Amino acid sequence: MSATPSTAAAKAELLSEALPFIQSFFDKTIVIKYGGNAMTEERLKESFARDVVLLKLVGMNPVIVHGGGPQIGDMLKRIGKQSEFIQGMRVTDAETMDVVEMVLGGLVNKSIVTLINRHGGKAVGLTGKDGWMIRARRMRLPSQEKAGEFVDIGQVGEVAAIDPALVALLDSQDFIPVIAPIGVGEDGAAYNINADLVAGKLAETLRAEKLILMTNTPGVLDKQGGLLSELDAEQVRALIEDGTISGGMLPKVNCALQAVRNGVKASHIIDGRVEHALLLEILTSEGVGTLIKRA
Ligand SMILES: Nc1ncnc2c1ncn2[C@@H]1O[C@H](COP(=O)(O)OP(=O)(O)O)[C@@H](O)[C@H]1O
Ligand SMILES: CC(=O)N[C@@H](CCC(=O)OP(=O)(O)O)C(=O)O
Repeated sequence: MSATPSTAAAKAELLSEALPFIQSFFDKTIVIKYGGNAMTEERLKESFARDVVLLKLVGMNPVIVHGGGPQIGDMLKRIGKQSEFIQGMRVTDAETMDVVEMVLGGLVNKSIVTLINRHGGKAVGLTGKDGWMIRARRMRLPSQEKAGEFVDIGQVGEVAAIDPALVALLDSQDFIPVIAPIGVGEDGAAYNINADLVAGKLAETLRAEKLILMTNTPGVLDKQGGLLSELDAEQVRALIEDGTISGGMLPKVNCALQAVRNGVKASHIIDGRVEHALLLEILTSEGVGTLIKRA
């Protein structure tokens, strides 16, 4: 069915509104963290893939870091294994690490690659092991019960260093990098790294224009469930202290803050359950979700 003249004009107007955003983000890197909780519905996955392909075609360099926490949880359940989270991090023994590597580096990574490619993009799936891209060291998680002590959470890593060469090479050849958050230790061992941490560090290393964390809430919410559309470091600290920000939101706000402190222009936590959330954030003045500011 063809559009009536008035709806066609409205569509043209909308497309034209995107021009200044396309101009200002042309040739800029945008690191997008696609959370496991945001990749549940088929319709939303399709809209995500279309958005990424469109951003690439209009001259931006989207770099995808994906999660897959719920998908790892499902697989662990299928093999009858319990999983525990401490301060938003999955306790990872050797068997869990194998499952993490299979699910993130295999199933989840390849399904995102296929989705983007089906919409006309050229996605390449990687883990941090490829080309020694993400060097990891064992995370030392400070105990919240006993000051000065650390909790052992197994093969969980934090980012020691990222080599941007592989991503730069792919960008330059019009490929879209899709990265699973698995790091490699000096001895070649795999480390399970929270995807938010990888996305934040990657955005810093690539001097990205934007870090966008897509999740399953409208953004950071206050105690009453209202959306907080802008937060600075001081406000984030207070919300963590009074328990408003907890669990999976902790690594998100922390890495978003660190990214803007270390040169990324803006960090956003947005709702991946909204269709075309990426286009709304990047190509319109409608800013969705929570903007994390440096000060
Ligand atoms: N203040 C808060 N605002 C919004 N979500 C919060 C807050 N504190 C904790 N959360 C939790 O953080 C979750 C998002 O983190 P997570 O489940 O790890 O998502 P993802 O898979 O996208 O990384 C939300 O679904 C919510 O349960
Ligand atoms: C150490 C740690 O917790 N790693 C995460 C890695 C996946 C992830 O971060 O997935 P989401 O972004 O979907 O939460 C995990 O095992 O679930």
